[in-house]
Amino acid sequence: MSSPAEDAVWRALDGVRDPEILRPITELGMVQSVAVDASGRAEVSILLTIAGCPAARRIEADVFAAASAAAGVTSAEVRVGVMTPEQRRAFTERVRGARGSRPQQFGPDSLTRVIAVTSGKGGVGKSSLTAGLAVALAARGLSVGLVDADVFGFSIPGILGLSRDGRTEQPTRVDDMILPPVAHGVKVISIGMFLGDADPRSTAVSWRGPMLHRTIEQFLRDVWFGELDVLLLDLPPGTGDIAITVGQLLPQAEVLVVTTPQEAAADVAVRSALVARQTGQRVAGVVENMAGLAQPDGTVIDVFGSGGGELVAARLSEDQDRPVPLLGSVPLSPAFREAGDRGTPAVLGSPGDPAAAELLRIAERVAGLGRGLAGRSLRVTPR
Ligand SMILES: Nc1ncnc2c1ncn2[C@@H]1O[C@H](COP(=O)(O)OP(=O)(O)OP(=O)(O)O)[C@@H](O)[C@H]1O
Repeated sequence: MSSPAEDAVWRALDGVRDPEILRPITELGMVQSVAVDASGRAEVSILLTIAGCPAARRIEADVFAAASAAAGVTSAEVRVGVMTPEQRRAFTERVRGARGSRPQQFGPDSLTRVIAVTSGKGGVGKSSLTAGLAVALAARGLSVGLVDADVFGFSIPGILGLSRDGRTEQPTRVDDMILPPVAHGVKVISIGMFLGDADPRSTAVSWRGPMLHRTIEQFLRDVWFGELDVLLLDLPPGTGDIAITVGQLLPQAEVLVVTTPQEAAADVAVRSALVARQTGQRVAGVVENMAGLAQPDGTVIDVFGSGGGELVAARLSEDQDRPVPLLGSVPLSPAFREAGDRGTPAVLGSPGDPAAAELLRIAERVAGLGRGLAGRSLRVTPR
């Protein structure tokens, strides 16, 4: 029989979520025991999946805070242990659902919207916009995952604060399950997280097509994202192997094309979208980035010209039943860049910045663009 104080501690622990799985640790079988003695001294034993798991300190601190604040508790101590292989197996089953086998994540029947972000050229701000969009959608209450498939320029961990001083946060591995780190509410996986101790700033990754294909396939199969509303993919620029891989593995993906206002960049942006279309994906919209830079006197300098976004949207709408919309035009903004460099996207840290504000509007439009549900089974739970 547990005492009222012990019941209060268990209830408090229901509020502690595993920072990677985003579910209560009590539900995941991570609390081994709770004892509160007559003087109100609580002792909580928790079990981690592996020794030295990156989330350990956070879980320990959250458990300590929750137990200390429970009614009837005067002091608290947290003991940390590691799961046995059997406990770990039970844990992975609980996380994946008791289906025994690995679920097919993001298959054609999945309700997750898959949005692949592509661009013709490099350096147009594709990764910055993808990261900002992911964070903005998560801030709207959606469950969001982000796959950084830009093998040549994996910049997502840096933009989301998961990479500092040449060290990138590593995913936790629990047997054959890879748990992605969570940044600003977004579950993130990046090729940059699999370089071991190598400093991603000075590590060149040279990949051949089949290896790229296998890596993306593994990301989609072994990385546990849970039930997502939206999965975003940051593709490398151009019309390469990964775009084709994504077309094969995720034919239901929608594509967003990022381009600059420069008309000369339009051809290559259109080509990257046409490759996606050839592999069965739908081009959902165009986003223009690096548009006019506002000056202190109110005038605007069009550093990269103007009209590129409109042009790409118009070209991609030719011969289509549904026109491809220009979803927005994000201005050049030094504060936007600085926020990305610091690891906190401007949509969170400075939402009033003109570039961040436009990206928040774009996120709202993207959230409203959801694909139709006709012909798919709905995960509806009756109340
Ligand atoms: N609207 C903007 N205003 C100011 N700077 C921006 C803006 N958008 C992106 N940048 C900056 O431009 C640089 C390139 O952006 P980013 O890495 O996102 O481009 P990319 O298209 O993903 O490049 P690549 O595909 O080559 O990796 C970054 O330093 C980023 O902070």
